[in-house]
Amino acid sequence: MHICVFLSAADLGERYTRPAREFAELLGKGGHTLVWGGSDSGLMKVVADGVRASGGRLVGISVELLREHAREDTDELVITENLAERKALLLSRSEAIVVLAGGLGTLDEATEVLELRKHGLHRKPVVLLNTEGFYDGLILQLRRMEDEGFLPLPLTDLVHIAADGAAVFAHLEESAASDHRPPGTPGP
Ligand SMILES: CC(C)=CCNc1ncnc2c1ncn2[C@@H]1O[C@H](COP(=O)(O)O)[C@@H](O)[C@H]1O
Repeated sequence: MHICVFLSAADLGERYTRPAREFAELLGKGGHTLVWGGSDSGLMKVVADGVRASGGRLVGISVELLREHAREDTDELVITENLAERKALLLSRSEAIVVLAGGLGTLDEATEVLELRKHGLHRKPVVLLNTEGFYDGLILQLRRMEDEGFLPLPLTDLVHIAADGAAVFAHLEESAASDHRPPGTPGP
């Protein structure tokens, strides 16, 4: 599976790098392909290193203004003209999206894929990996939106929240299985 990962470009401590490494190892060992921003910095590098070391493939979708920071050992590197084109390509080249701990860039990417999903413009699973409760505040806000009528569909139809890497892959496998079931077949 091609899995798009949004995550921090910053250098972070062990509490964030350890779960990111665990996630990367599961991705690589599962024979998946990492589709990500293509840079060799912060958590983006931690995950790309981990995927590479455990046998996964790397597809980097970078952008002209960050060309000099692009990783050199990717299996495929695409350089887009601008950030909007990059976001569109990150989504179109992937079958699932996973959001790890990140800052404004990650939040921008995550809200865009959720907004597109809300409008039915894609049906790819979106998983929020809530490492160390990092997204507790965002989840609280999303639940308030749901409870007070701001969302046109249940929050669970929009995003799946996972506590660790194993829970991310369990959800992705379940989603892939239900996608292949003929219409009308009861779910697991
Ligand atoms: C100076 C330097 C090493 C720049 C590298 N910087 C970046 N390289 C590639 N993608 C990025 C970069 N900064 C933000 N992004 C995009 O935004 C997210 C990270 O932003 P943030 O750190 O969460 O806010 C990533 O998922 C990535 O797709």
